[in-house]
Amino acid sequence: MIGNLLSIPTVRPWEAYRELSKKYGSIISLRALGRTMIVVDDHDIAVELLEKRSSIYSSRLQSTTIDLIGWGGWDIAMLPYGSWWRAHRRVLATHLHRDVVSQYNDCHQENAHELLRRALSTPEALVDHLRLSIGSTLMRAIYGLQINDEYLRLFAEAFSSLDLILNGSILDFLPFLALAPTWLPGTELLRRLAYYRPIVAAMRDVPWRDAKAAIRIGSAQESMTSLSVEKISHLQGEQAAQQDVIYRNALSIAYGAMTLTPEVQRKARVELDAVVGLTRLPTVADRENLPYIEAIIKETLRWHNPAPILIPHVNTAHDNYDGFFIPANSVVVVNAWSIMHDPQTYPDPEQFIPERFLKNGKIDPSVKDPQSVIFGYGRRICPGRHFADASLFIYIASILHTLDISPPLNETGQPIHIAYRGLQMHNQAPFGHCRSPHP
Ligand code: HEM
Repeated sequence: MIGNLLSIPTVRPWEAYRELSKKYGSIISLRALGRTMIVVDDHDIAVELLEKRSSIYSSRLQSTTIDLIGWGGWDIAMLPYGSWWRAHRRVLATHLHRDVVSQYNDCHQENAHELLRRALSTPEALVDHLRLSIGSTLMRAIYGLQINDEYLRLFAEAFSSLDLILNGSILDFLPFLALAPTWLPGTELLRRLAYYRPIVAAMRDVPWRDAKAAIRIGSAQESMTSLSVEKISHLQGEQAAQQDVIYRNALSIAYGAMTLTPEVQRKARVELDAVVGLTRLPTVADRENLPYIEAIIKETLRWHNPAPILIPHVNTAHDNYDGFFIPANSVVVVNAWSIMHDPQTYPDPEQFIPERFLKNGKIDPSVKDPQSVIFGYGRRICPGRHFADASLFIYIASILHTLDISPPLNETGQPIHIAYRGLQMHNQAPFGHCRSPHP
């Protein structure tokens, strides 16, 4: 009954899956408690299954934990494939389409500049400043609202609850336990899920409600919400109510979190000083003349990709691949971390080397672009990828153009050596000193 359960790793699973893949092949299956998990460690196989056969590989795992914690039934990333998911996806496709995301460039820029000011005054809180600036951009673009502590707390707490889902829960194997009263000894997990439920609901409802109130009194800035509310105003009764729910759900999930690890490079500064100069800050228009910055973005996403194991897909029909039978309802996970650290494609994969993406001073198209892997595949590919890409550019370029980031100093004023320990489950970017190299 327990099958391969003991081989299914819970700590840094991407490394353990890679060991299994090295031993057994680029596509392997594990079976536990009646469920099959397929682990894919190869970009071409991921494309073959999740893109070319996307009509059957586009669903998601349904789980008791997800339902108990309050993410089930409305969070687009977890909805099963079907018309309800499609309705949510359409909303995001409209607002996050490649051609429309450029309208948020000013917003990215303003918040990146604010970040520089904060980083100079309190460099030790760089990671908090990054969260605040990115949160501020998303809050403004999505809801037309100013970020505040309450929204930051709601989103941070709600998203931290995802750890309980990602780390797997015994409830998914023994769902009848969910019926146990929470005062019983040993039901700590149930209590934690119950704690998060109202927070997750508030994260979804409160900014949407506040944004609609601001629109009603005419004090709202244009945002994805104001455009959505305008559309809903042309609908009637049941249809209007349903669309209101879909827009509310989809937009709250669009407030995703992004991770970036600022790596300051002297060469980046040289390029930025040459192209942008010392009298202004970089803008999106400079991007095509900054191949080194482009390479840093690719290397950052490759080296420290935010989703080392992509969100699992579930196939809705039996399938065969290369002589292997893949039963319906298998959980298909792509080990993006392993693909991004394959020494054949990226020699010295643990090293941060932007130059690997460059040839004769230009981006080398023959090197696999991390963006074709880390945002996922097929019909469930990340709808926020163009938005994320634009903000990564402006943050990375602005930081590298203006700040020197160096290790913190010890009591005797010597730099503390920071060792890279590989990708962690709960990773925190190392930070130290920020100072402006330009007066
Ligand atoms: C560097 C930043 C980001 C990375 C690396 C990333 C990565 C991913 C990945 C791997 C998936 C799963 C794809 C699949 O199932 O094949 C995903 C889904 C998703 N992402 Fe992102 N994402 C990022 C930023 C964003 C942003 C900024 C937004 C919104 C503005 C967003 C919204 C979503 C949504 C809604 C889904 C679920 C799509 C669905 O299930 O249909 N993401 N993302």
